Amino acid sequence: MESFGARLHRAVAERGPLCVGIDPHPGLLARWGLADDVEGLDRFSRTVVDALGDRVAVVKPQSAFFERFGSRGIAVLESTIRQLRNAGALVLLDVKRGDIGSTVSAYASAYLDPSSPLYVDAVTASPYLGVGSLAPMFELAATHGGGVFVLALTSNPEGAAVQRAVGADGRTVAQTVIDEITQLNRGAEPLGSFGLVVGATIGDTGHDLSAVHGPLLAPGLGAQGATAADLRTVFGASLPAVLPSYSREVLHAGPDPAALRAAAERSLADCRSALAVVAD
Ligand SMILES: O=C(O)c1cc(=O)[nH]c(=O)n1[C@@H]1O[C@H](COP(=O)(O)O)[C@@H](O)[C@H]1O
Repeated sequence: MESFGARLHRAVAERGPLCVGIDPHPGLLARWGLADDVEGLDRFSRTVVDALGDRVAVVKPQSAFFERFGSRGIAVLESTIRQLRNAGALVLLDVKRGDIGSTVSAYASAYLDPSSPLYVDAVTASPYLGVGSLAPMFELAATHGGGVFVLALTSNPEGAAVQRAVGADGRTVAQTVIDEITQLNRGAEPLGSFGLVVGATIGDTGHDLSAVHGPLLAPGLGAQGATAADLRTVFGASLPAVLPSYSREVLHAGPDPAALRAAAERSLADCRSALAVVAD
C-alpha cells in the first residue's frame, strides 16, 4: 500500500503544489446566487468539484460549513468527498480534531478507516491535548496510507500566545509539535505522511522546519492577506515541502467553472514561482 506522503508527492508532481479549500461561507453562497440551505451547499460543492477536482492536487473541504446543516450537511460532505476522490484529487478534510487518546481512536475511525462513509486521504488535527494523544490517528493513517496535518504555527493572530509559549525544556509549544512530527516521518521516502500547518501570514517563523520531511500546509493566502511571495519569508529553505492553500481567494471567482479554474491556475502560477526560488 502506497503511503499518503508518496501519493501526495506524486499528485503535486502531476498537478502542481496547490490545495484549494471548499469553504461554503453564507456570504459566498449569496455571492454565487445560492440559498443558504442544503441545496445551496450541494450546488456550491458540486460546482467546485466539477471545476477543480480533475486538476488540483489537494482539495480541502472545511467540515464546519457542512456540519452547520446537521445530518443533511454531512450527507453533502460524504458525497463531496466521493466525487473528489473519483475526480482524482486527494481529499484533506479540515476538521482540526483533537481529544484524549481513547476518543481520538473514534475520530481516526471516522476519517481514516477506509470503511467509513467520511473516509478521506488526510485530516487536520489539533495537538493541544498533547501530540501523543493523536497517536491513534497516526497509527490508523500509517496502516491505511492516510495522512495527518497537525497545527504548529497557525495563520490567525491569536495562535501565537499558545504556540510560541515556552515549555520547561526551553522549547516553544510549536517546536515540540515540529520535533514530534519530525520523528514520525523519519526514514519515509520520498516524503513523510505527517504534515504540519504553518500559516503563510506569520512572517519569519523563528522555528526550525528543516528536518520535518513531511508536507507543510500553508493556509492564510489571499483572503487573510498573505501572498505567494510571503512563502519565501515564512519557509526559507523548507519551501520545497510547502503545500499552499487558498479558499476564498479562489472561491470568490465562482460560480462560473472557467473563472474558478482561471483563479486556481493564477494561484498555482504565483506559488510555482515563489516555490521555485530554492530550486533555482
Ligand atoms: O488547518 C487549516 O487549514 C487552517 C489553519 C490555519 O492556521 N489557518 C486557516 O485559515 N486554516 C483554514 O484554512 C481556510 C482558510 O480560508 P481562506 O482564508 O478563505 O483562504 C479555513 O478553512 C481555515 O479554517
